[in-house]
Amino acid sequence: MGTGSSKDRSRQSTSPEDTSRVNPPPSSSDSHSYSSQLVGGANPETGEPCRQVHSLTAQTGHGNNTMSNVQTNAVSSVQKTKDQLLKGVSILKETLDSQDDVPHVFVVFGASGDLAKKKIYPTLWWLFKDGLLPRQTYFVGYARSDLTVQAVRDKSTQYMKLQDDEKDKFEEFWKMNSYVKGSYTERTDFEHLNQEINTLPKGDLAHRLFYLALPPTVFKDVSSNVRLCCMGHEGWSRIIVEKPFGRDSESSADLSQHLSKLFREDQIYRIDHYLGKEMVQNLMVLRFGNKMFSPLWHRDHVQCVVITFKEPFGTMGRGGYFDESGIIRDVMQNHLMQILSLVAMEKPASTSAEDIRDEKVKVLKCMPPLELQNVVVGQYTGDPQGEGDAKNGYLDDKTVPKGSVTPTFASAVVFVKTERWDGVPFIMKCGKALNERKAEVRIQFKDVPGDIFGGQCKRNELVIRVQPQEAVYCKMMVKAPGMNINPEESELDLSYGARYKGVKMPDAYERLILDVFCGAQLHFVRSDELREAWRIFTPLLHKLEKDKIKPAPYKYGSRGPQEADDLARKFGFIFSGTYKWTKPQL
Ligand SMILES: NC(=O)C1=CN([C@@H]2O[C@H](COP(=O)(O)OP(=O)(O)OC[C@H]3O[C@@H](n4cnc5c(N)ncnc54)[C@H](OP(=O)(O)O)[C@@H]3O)[C@@H](O)[C@H]2O)C=CC1
Ligand SMILES: O=C1O[C@H](COP(=O)(O)O)[C@@H](O)[C@H](O)[C@H]1O
Repeated sequence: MGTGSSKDRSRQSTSPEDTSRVNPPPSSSDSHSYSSQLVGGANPETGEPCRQVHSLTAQTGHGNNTMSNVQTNAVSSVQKTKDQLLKGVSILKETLDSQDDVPHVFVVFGASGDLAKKKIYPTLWWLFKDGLLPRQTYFVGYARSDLTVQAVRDKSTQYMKLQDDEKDKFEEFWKMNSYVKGSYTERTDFEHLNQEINTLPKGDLAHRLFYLALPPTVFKDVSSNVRLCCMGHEGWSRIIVEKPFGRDSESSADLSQHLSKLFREDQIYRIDHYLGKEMVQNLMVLRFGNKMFSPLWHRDHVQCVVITFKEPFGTMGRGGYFDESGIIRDVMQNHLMQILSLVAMEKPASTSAEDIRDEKVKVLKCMPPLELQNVVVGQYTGDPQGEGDAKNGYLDDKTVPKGSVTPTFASAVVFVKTERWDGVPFIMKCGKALNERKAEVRIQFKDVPGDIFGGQCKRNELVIRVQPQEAVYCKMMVKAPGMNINPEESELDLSYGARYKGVKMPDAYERLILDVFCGAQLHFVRSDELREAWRIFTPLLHKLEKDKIKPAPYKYGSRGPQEADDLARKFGFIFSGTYKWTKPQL
């Protein structure tokens, strides 16, 4: 079992100091040294400017692979792909190149689960086939189920967007995989996992990444067991934790404290996949790389900011799981708050992970806790006229507890009490079973003072559409073309699909998992961000639960409860209903 050696015994302590003995302190190939370089700034060694990868061309992205079937061409094609993807990201490239000879082991805990099959294995495959992972990267699935690599492969292949000419590469990928069955609680099972890792070529020397694609109930057991039994001897070890990071301030603090006893902060990657989305990452550049926005980004000009997440489907029979959290914990407290802090923060001193996260934390610190009077919660009902899933309301889902008051929709108004934002309502809105799929930031500007057009001018809006069809557009007034001087609503439209035709955007998980390989923590949640976010939401969540506040019903496929529109209106958002967008014919 390998537990008897002095080496193994030294791995049984649980203090962070010991962790750093097991994992030597970060070297030039570890975290801080290059995390700061990914969104700009200069490479300290070469002085070259560095940028984050922001686009993949159609030829290189998954779904559009043009790699030759001829084996020799395939090798150079992968190298070309890698070079293209990493163009302008010298630190990332150097880091990956410098790690190329060191084996890496990526362990997927919860390999039998939904997230693993839909997101993690497909992401690993895309990174692998694009040549972005270190050459010797092994993937180890771990779960309680009695599975094989073939079974994991069968479950996940449908999500991998495999192309006909990728079959050989696909076989290569699965050859790098293994599967270990084990519990999440028993130490002996983790010792067995460690043995399995050690039997991989140079496995005992490998850098190790542990992805917890698991329900929160087992986070603590698994992280403790990883720390006790599976840490790298020579290489570094990093742990990736999926949300939810707790249910409220107390449970989150408890989890944070637990993790901090086991791992250093630079070994912990709390993933919020919205931070990996192109348009969320774009907020930094839009805001701080353009002169024209900065003076307007202010309470003097902005009426309100609306941050929206909508999904057109309900819980699809998985309501039992959703009911544990509800939409506020599922989306608002994390994804929308992350977006809000990027929208509201001051310019950081640099693009380093710590400088940016410091500014995000400052925003959160300036936000008082949410008040019930500024919140609308809703729950969807079935639409008898709807098709399939739409016929069912949330409470019709058999996995949902009878009479549940868990919100599937929430709208909340928060304030950021800084000199820049004091008095400006930030309206967050999120829901399932709504009329469309959409995530966006909408900045609505104030009315033009001293109107000379007889009230015909509508407010300007700057919209950053995160998904689908990424876009930045500005709704504005222009003179209606012709023999008149009448104002008309129009737009400045930067639709990515048109402007970056054929350019493939990497998936959020691809960016984030690659960041973990590279030790870049910018796009991950720091523990103090988490603490502040929970401080803002905990009193509201407790009140909703204690008083069993009944959510307003809304019909499946609608825009949500009317009360949410009333709330937005009360805080100054005006929907004129007159704007019409004509899709450009390209
Ligand atoms: N580049 C591009 O692709 C561009 C696309 N467009 C498209 O044009 C269309 C219209 O643009 P858009 O900016 O959304 O303008 P709209 O005027 O249609 O909507 C503006 C906002 O009003 C809200 N709203 C909609 N109906 C009501 C209502 N009855 N009461 C209160 N609020 C309401 C919407 O919120 P909610 O989300 O809750 O419904 C949205 O936040 C969109 O489909 C957009 O995607 C426009 C410009 C460029
Ligand atoms: O974290 C979550 O996000 C998804 C939506 O992610 P997206 O990338 O498809 O927008 C949501 O469906 C899920 O409930 C939530 O837990």
